Amino acid sequence: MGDALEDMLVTPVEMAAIDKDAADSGIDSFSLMRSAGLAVSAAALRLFPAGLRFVVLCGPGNNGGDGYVAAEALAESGAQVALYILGDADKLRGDAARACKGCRLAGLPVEAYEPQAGDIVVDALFGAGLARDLPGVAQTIIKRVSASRIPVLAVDLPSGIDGRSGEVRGASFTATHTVTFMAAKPGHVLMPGRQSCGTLEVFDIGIPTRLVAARASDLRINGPADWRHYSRGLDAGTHKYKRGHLAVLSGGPTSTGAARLSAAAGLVAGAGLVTLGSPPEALAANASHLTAIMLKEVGSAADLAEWLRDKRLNTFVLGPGFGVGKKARDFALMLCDRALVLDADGMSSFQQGREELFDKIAGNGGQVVMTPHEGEFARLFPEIAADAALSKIEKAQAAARLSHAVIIYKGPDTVVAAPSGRAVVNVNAPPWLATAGSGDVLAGIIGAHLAQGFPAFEAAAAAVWRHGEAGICAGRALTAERLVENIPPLA
Ligand SMILES: NC(=O)C1=CN([C@@H]2O[C@H](COP(=O)(O)OP(=O)(O)OC[C@H]3O[C@@H](n4cnc5c(N)ncnc54)[C@H](OP(=O)(O)O)[C@@H]3O)[C@@H](O)[C@H]2O)[C@H](O)CC1
Ligand SMILES: [K+]
Repeated sequence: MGDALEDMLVTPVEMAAIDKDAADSGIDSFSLMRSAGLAVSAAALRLFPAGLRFVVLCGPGNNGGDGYVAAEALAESGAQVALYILGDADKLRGDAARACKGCRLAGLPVEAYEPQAGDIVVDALFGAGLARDLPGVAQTIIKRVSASRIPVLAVDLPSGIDGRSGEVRGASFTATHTVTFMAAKPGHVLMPGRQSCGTLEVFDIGIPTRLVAARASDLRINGPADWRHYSRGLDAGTHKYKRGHLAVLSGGPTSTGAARLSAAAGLVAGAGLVTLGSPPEALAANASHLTAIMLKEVGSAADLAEWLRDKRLNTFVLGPGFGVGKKARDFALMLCDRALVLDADGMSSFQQGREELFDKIAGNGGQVVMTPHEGEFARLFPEIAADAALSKIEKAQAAARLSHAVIIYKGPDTVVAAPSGRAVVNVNAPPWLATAGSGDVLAGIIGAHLAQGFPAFEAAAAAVWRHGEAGICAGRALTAERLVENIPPLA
């Protein structure tokens, strides 16, 4: 993975350490605050040329400090500016106190602000240092501004959004635009924080990239840079067996469609061969719908054991429409030493007895990807799901550590996490992607990547991204079939 700042996610704790490293390396911390505040004033002038008055709301910490710099720069440019302060300006410390002294405007208490038509609010109340629920007075102002529908430009984060988790701490501004510094934070990409940010601008205030990269953990925004090197290794002319043989296991005669969707997606996404393993009673239903996808009778565990003698069968998808129960558990345990996508009913079958599955995954060193949405996650990892102290990223990481599998924790802010702690947050999925059969398509794309030799983490991350692109290409009136047709090329 590269060190590109645009894909990096840095937690507020890491950002504070980076700030300290920058100061220790001799960089003047006030110059960083000046750059931050000037970037905010430039964004305000650029984005709101018709604004009649900029109303800068400044809080008690360095986020407020950025606000004072921005207010002074806006006044210097000739704009109408009003300043409102939360708390006692005499109690400001360090750079924020210096920024306040350098601002020509006299501030009023924030509770005195009455929104007027033509105002643009610059929100510098709280940023990365928000440590608890907002004080009541801040919540009152936020509600007043939101009700007035006045545009908000947020400094670093919309006040009230927790930069670590994206959660709302009591109330939060909904910004038109957010200017953050050096790198995005998890709160900018996790819900509901993401939808409160408006457009996100990441501004380089001059901290050397190496200092940011040195503190940043293995957490990124999902994108081709994370897995492109594997897709580049694929040669379109490669023999079909070298592009892998994907096997998808079908449910009974009344629930065969889901597995066929996975199989179709697997073929479009690049698996060399795809075979649907079907119980005997569903063979006719499956046969009447398949052409390029092969069909094989696999009804019992003995049938599966026989099939597994073919070592070219390197990848399986188990779960879509398969049915919850002992058969799914038996099959999954037999498949843990191959590359396996355990989806839907495949996961739900382990609500009881998950330890045996997790031990088997750990013992076999197989490449297993599990794909829970919120409900499935709560069933399989109830203690992790219930831990209110964890962000969605931290929950996915904990589940991956516990299960030894790569976890795709699905949702509008899908997180992919590996047992090592490496994680990406996906941001390209359109809202209409949440449609019937969408998860079956995703499972097939992951399977195709595993069959082509991607490691499990890259297979999962690339699939989630491609699935999002397919959703964008297919457009709003989405069906799972149209999603399959719109899976874009990988490389
Ligand atoms: N490299 C950079 O990214 C730079 C960012 N800058 C800006 O600095 C802020 C972070 O500044 P910080 O002072 O750490 O944090 P905040 O300003 O967000 O808030 C801290 C103050 O707020 C108090 N606090 C926190 N939560 C609450 C709450 N719920 N209610 C009341 N008060 C709260 C906190 O008080 P404590 O008692 O907890 O200490 C602080 O007084 C970042 O967001 C950027 O905007 C720099 O300008 C340059 C480098
Ligand atoms: K803010």
